[in-house]
Amino acid sequence: MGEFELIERLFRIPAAALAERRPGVLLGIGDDCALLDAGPLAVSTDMLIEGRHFFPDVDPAALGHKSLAVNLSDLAAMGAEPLAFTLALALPAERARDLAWCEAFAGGMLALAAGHGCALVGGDTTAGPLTISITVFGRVAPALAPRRDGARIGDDLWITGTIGDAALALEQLFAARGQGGAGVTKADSSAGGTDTDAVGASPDAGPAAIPTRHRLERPTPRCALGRRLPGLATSAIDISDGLAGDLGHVLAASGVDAVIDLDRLPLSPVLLALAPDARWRHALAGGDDYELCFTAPVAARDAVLAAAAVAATPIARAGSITARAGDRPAICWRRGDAPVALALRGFDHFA
Ligand SMILES: Nc1ncnc2c1ncn2[C@@H]1O[C@H](COP(=O)(O)OP(=O)(O)O)[C@@H](O)[C@H]1O
Ligand SMILES: Cc1ncc(C[n+]2csc(CCOP(=O)(O)OP(=O)(O)O)c2C)c(N)n1
Ligand SMILES: [Mg+2]
Repeated sequence: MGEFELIERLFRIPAAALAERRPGVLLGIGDDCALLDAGPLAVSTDMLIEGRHFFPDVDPAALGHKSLAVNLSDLAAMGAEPLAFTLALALPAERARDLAWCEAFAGGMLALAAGHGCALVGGDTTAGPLTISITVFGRVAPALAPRRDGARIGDDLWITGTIGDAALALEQLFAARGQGGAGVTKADSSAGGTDTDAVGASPDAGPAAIPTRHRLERPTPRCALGRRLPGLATSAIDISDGLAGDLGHVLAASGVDAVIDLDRLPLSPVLLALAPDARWRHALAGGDDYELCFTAPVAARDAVLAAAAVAATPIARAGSITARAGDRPAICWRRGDAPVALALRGFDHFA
């Protein structure tokens, strides 16, 4: 199949129905540009590279899903409702010849797109090392969008879903493949950090036995709650690099610090069964969570809980915003009233 037949079969035909009925999309795939008519837009790009963001043998439908999910997660963190996206795809020639792989990839992506009313309206396809770059467009009232610089002293700090599951799965996948996960879950923990995992799959049980694998490969973008955050949250960010790093961006932009009670972090039973060092390392410095971390005034507590209930999104109140103590943003980790010394860094591609 040639380039144009591939685009037609994988993307234009399956995406046409949604693009045609999506208000705000005037023209989708097929011309030099798509045409949108949608007022103020939230725009974000995220790219996934083989070997860096996913294993070469990952399930193609899951890969299609995740590529869009990580982008929808940014819209959710900005309080935006998904509208449309473009897809820039570099595909090795042998993958392009594997029609079953291509159709599963496109199918996984377009199924998530349909579920969120986010129309594929254009892109670019070239031969090259497997690379997926997506730009999403969403609608939001700019004055109410929860930005990174809006956290205020005294605000509650909320986290959706559970964190750390994806990092645990990644470590176990590396182990099952006989590869070290060095550099994957970056931690410089004064509490340790060299421990092995107490539960979950043993390295020889194989990848199929990894209990939190779906959390790594098929993250749930928190769009249902995200679009309810304008007017409610004072700041928000999605957790892609680990809570310690991503919350740090909010604290830096807002000029504040935070205190977090480790025992109030939303953790799955698999994480809770780990030894504390491994638990905190995965939950706080692992990444790939694609959960939301947002702040809101104490007076909005009931409204936040109501919004989460309507959105059917689990949330936990794990801490609060405090005044900036030093010259750099700091997170004070506690268990109840006892401070816990953790030195954790978020994921950094070049560190
Ligand atoms: N190559 C680039 N050119 C311009 N802006 C960029 C580039 N890479 C990242 N950014 C911007 O830097 C900010 C932080 O990026 P990033 O950490 O990737 O955010 P996120 O975790 O939300 O994807 C964002 O505003 C993003 O748009
Ligand atoms: C094969 C493989 N190795 C490592 C990881 C871990 N990993 C790669 S990128 C990343 C952080 C998120 O990606 P990034 O490109 O920083 O996204 P952004 O913060 O821009 O949304 C993590 C945790 C992975 N998911 N798969
Ligand atoms: Mg990014």
